[in-house]
Amino acid sequence: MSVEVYYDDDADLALIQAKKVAVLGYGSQGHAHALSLRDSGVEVVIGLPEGSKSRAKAQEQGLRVLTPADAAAEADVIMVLAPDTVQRSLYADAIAPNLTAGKALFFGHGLNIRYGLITPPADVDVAMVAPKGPGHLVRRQYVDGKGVPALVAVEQDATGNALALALAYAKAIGGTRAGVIRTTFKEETETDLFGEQAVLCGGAAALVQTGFEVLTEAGYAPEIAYFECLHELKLIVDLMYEGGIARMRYSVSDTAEYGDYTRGPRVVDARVKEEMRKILSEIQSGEFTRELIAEDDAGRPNFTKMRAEGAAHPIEETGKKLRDMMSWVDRPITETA
Ligand SMILES: NC(=O)C1=CN([C@@H]2O[C@H](COP(=O)(O)OP(=O)(O)OC[C@H]3O[C@@H](n4cnc5c(N)ncnc54)[C@H](OP(=O)(O)O)[C@@H]3O)[C@@H](O)[C@H]2O)C=CC1
Ligand SMILES: CC[C@](O)(C(C)=O)C(=O)O
Ligand SMILES: [Mg+2]
Ligand SMILES: [Mg+2]
Repeated sequence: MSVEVYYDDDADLALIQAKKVAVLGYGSQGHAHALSLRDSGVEVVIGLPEGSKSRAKAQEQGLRVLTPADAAAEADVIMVLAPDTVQRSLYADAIAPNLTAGKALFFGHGLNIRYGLITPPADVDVAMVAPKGPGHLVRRQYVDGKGVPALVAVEQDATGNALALALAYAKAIGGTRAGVIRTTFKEETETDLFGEQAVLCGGAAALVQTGFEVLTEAGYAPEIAYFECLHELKLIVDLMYEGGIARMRYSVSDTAEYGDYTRGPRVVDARVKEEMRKILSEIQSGEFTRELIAEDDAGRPNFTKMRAEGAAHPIEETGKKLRDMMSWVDRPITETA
């Protein structure tokens, strides 16, 4: 099955420039969308609770900040970029009372719609513009004249203009420079959760930490284990990113390539693939989302513990020391104005 990919010429920026956009949340995605929308000539207002620590950042960058309810009331397009676990209450308290007919409700990820945590009224557009990359890089690439690919989806098309508006929004944040694919809230949500759990975040972090542990437990220097299992991974993935797995295999030695074919499938074996299928089925059934919401409702006891354990892993201390000697590597994450 082939998909249609939209580029700059397929999107009309004027459609989003004619609207006032409220960006609710000013974190990784929120700051990137808001600043790039503004730089693309769109009127933007930020919605943040009174006590939010993000308020000062948004104001320093010259953005107007209101409460989420006031921002939603003013806006034609309301983009929800608060944490997924917060969106239900944000919707009930601040958005729903201000979501009048003909407005557009946008998301950067489909979780709350896909699992029925939010049910908007039928007379508004409901769409998604989901960049396929971390927000800080979405902004960095936009500023550099590049773009991060994005997905768009339309859940409700009350005005008949929802797709065109979503594409215009995607253009304003640089998405159509790289390519935008139309999907559904279901497909975006399930593939995004699977990707971050099994491959991009969960899978990659576990692979790196386990490789580091095997080498250091066998008595090798942690610094060498760090370079081998984490630092060099970026350089190897850069080659995959630029030219596919084939280009990486072209650039590495024949010895590495032979080891890749013969040993790689022993690490990621049939058991791992079966576990990946199980992870996917927990996503599809809603089990993962129920667990996530229950954990958040309970005050995140396990999340907090796991975050602290991850930060205390020996690879972090070794890495910090080594990165301090490479000024070009330790590039701080900033909200690029
Ligand atoms: N991180 C990423 O790169 C990606 C994220 N997404 C999606 O984007 C959305 C936002 O995620 P992300 O950018 O990571 O979130 P972050 O955790 O980075 O930022 C959340 C922001 O929302 C604010 N916030 C918290 N509560 C409220 C509230 N009640 N009303 C308004 N704002 C609030 C926070 O303010 P405070 O400073 O007070 O905490 C913060 O500014 C999610 O749906 C996520 O799945 C999609 C693609 C990639
Ligand atoms: C890979 C994690 C992600 O899905 C993303 C940056 O795209 C997220 O939810 O942050
Ligand atoms: Mg993602
Ligand atoms: Mg995600």
